[in-house]
Amino acid sequence: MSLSEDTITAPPPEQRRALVVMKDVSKVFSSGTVALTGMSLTVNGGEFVSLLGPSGCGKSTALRIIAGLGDTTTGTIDWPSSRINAKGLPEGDISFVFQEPTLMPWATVFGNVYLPLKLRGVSKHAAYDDIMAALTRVGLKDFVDAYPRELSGGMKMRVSIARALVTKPKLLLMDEPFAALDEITRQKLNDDVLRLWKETGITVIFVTHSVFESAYLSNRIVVMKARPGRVHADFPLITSLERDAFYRTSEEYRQACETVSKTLLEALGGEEH
Ligand SMILES: Nc1ncnc2c1ncn2[C@@H]1O[C@H](COP(=O)(O)OP(=O)(O)OP(=O)(O)O)[C@@H](O)[C@H]1O
Repeated sequence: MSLSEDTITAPPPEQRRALVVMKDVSKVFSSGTVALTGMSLTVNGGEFVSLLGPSGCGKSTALRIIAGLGDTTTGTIDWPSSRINAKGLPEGDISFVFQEPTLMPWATVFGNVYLPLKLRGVSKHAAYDDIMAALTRVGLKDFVDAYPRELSGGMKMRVSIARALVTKPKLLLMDEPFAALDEITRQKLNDDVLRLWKETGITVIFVTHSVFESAYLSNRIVVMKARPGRVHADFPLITSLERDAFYRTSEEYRQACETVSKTLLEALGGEEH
């Protein structure tokens, strides 16, 4: 790995504004579980951040708080680049992709991608171009009239990504989106997400259990520790190679995986598995 060269598109300065600022956040559920403690994280425009850590270390809880879907118990969360609504939450520039594609089985691909715009009161006619653009980005423009039951697992996930992109968010939150897919499909979708990230300049926070996936995708890795959930390490991952099939077999990728893996093992230190 080189710290000087970076062929992964470095975000231009105007994009590097803070999108999310978590300060000393803790989250204690009513059950008494301390899901997060003292978590501080600033994510800047254009970053691709992976949140990596053992089961139960609070990755999903952190992502929900970042999305404005969950309260903090103490500490603060702020979205300095967003328009904030009366509830104190960012208005419309954050999208979420979950592990399950959660498509409406009775609606076509078009209808599923239309949903977020429909909920905002946009007519089908006015939404048409944006829906087709989102479907084109994920390679599904020829499947607009298909129903979810006619699609493979990878295609369903692409629809879910198109649905997240159709509102043109600044920040895309992905919670283990490809964990249920086979390895080849997962690699293809990893490449799709990287391409999207490069083409659109969108900022991504990606939750994963996989060292290999995080080392392939991210330009910054946040490793979390469990019981209670907190940040163990936060470091840039800069490579001199384009992240593609060649990178997957390169010495540089092997080194990146080793670095991430070592850090994860440290985070697991003392835990029984
Ligand atoms: N709604 C809830 N009520 C009570 N406890 C919860 C709730 N949601 C999560 N927890 C607990 O908080 C801790 C952190 O959970 P979280 O799902 O954020 O971890 P995670 O790192 O995303 O786990 P995984 O990798 O298994 O998805 C866990 O102990 C979990 O059981």
